[in-house]
Amino acid sequence: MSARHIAVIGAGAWGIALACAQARAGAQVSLWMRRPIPAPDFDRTRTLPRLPDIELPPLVTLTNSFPAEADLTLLTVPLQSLRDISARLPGASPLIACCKGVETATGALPLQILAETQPGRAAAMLSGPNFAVEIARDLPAAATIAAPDLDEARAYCAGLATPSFRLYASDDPIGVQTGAAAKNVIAIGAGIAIGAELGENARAALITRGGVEIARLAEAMGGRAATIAGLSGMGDLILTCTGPGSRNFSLGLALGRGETLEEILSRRTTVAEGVATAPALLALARRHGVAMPIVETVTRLLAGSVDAKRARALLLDRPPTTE
Ligand SMILES: NC(=O)C1=CN([C@@H]2O[C@H](COP(=O)(O)OP(=O)(O)OC[C@H]3O[C@@H](n4cnc5c(N)ncnc54)[C@H](O)[C@@H]3O)[C@@H](O)[C@H]2O)C=CC1
Ligand SMILES: O=C(CO)COP(=O)(O)O
Repeated sequence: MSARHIAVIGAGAWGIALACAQARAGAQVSLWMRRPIPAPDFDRTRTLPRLPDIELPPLVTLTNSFPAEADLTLLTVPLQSLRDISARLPGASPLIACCKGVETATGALPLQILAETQPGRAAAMLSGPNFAVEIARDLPAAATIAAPDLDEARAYCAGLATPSFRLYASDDPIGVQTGAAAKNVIAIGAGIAIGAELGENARAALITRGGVEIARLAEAMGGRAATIAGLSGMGDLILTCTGPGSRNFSLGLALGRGETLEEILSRRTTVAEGVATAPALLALARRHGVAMPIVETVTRLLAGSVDAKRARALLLDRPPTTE
């Protein structure tokens, strides 16, 4: 499959980055933004506020109307607005969810939201260790595209891979979506540990045991533990828990240093998906009878019902178990 017209829905950091990557690879890109198009500034600079140092290639066109004709449509809006946006999308092109999280109102993962809002329309999930700014700068990276059918996933990979962006096909959408959503919650925990000066050993333990929790949930929901060892699980956990550029990690870092969530959120304009996802993920885990002690502790920290000192005790005082 050779997709030549790509619609990208959402002109945040991730939408800009994917639009740049596709346009550089020769695709005609329609980048939808909900805010008014910032002409004439944009015509002069070809830059957008979310990635102000990135010049968009000539093949990227901005639009305030949802593109009806495209070979593929990439959804790069925050997860909590995916339902609203998806329900309004025209056309029949396959939808590729690129947002990471669990819907707070329903506990739904991205592809469930797409199935409910666009019944019968083909859909897949793209996720991996991908900081937007690096993809926008054409640095090398890899990610996974998961669809219910492996050949379908392979076709999307062929349509979206670029010389710098290597894509792996998977037929485990549950595993890929679970890893994508949960890594942000664990990253907040890792940030808290570093902010509270609990040390690098604590961070490594959180990454590893966080991966175990995520794998348990993925399996309980019909996914595969092996997927959580891959790019959209452990790969993204490592990136997000160690990269200072992560918004989820840096939010945790500020919490661990003693700031309140309200203070941190009041000076941010970008989305840290783990904040909304944490309680929804915990509810999902409980519904499936899966213990996620790290996710539970992060959720309590975000709710302000425990502090970092108590959180440390909650995790360390648990009964001994096997690995
Ligand atoms: N930034 C990154 O490095 C990566 C982000 N992602 C995922 O992509 C998704 C979007 O993240 P970013 O682009 O980084 O966020 P961002 O905070 O840079 O931008 C979000 C965009 O969505 C728009 N938006 C906000 N609320 C909306 C609503 N109710 N309806 C329609 N549009 C709305 C904003 O105007 C903005 O253009 C998230 O799920 C994130 O986890 C995935 C991989 C990398
Ligand atoms: O998903 C991401 C990297 O893969 C981006 O992480 P943050 O949302 O924490 O910045």
